Amino acid sequence: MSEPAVEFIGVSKSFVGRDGRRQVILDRVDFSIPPGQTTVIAGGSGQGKSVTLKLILRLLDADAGQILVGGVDITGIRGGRLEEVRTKFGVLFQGAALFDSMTVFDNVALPLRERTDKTEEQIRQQVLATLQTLDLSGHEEKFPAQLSGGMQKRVGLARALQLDPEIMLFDEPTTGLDPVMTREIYELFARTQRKLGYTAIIVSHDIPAVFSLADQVIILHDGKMDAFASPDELQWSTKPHIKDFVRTTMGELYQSQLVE
Ligand SMILES: Nc1ncnc2c1ncn2[C@@H]1O[C@H](COP(=O)(O)OP(=O)(O)OP(=O)(O)O)[C@@H](O)[C@H]1O
Repeated sequence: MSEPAVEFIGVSKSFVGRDGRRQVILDRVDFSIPPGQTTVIAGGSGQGKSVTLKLILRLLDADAGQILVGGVDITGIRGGRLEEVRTKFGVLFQGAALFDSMTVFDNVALPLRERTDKTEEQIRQQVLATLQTLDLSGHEEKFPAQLSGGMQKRVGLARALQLDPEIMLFDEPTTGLDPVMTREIYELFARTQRKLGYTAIIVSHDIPAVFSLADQVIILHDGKMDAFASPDELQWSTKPHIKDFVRTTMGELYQSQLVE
């Protein structure tokens, strides 16, 4: 079996609040994210989903445990070795974080101009190919303000893909979009993931839209994680918090399957 893209072994993380009390966010959590698939991390507000992504990127340090990225324990590494591991990642967080004064083309080309020795012609070809994959051909010369919210997210993904990441991290990538647009964006993200083959890790509240593309689901609750091989498997859990989760968030998913 191929090596997990990301693995948590006994990972704990807590914060000390303003009142001086320690708040445990993750309590000896273990999970494994298979490569080349889409894993969705879900759970209620404040359960540590974004903290988990930040630990994977080492924007936060774990208090205990090991975090392996492609088999490398990243918990103790610094400097050049950390930078090297970070090159494996692409990120798309809530706002697409585009530069308003730059065209779509220049926004997407930015990582290539800053981080590679590619010629302008090579950059042009690569950027145009990615824009085509993300249904953005013909919009190269527009500015972000001239685009819909969904198009802005797609430009954000196009830029995040330029350095050929092995692992894409998404944190609420459809914030601000209506349900129809959200579903469309996730379908496009799924097609892009299948085409390029990266590992996708998505934190989202947009259930069931995001579950329709998940190979695996991780639910965070009270510092613990439950991993499920598929969204369907969730239905059969006997844990009360999972049953509640399914009842309150997933009805539409199963209803739509029944209709199909
Ligand atoms: N740097 C920090 N310092 C102190 N507390 C933090 C820090 N980062 C996160 N927290 C706390 O950790 C908890 C989990 O935060 P996190 O952002 O991971 O939640 P989440 O599951 O992503 O929630 P939401 O769905 O609401 O975004 C929250 O109570 C938050 O206040």
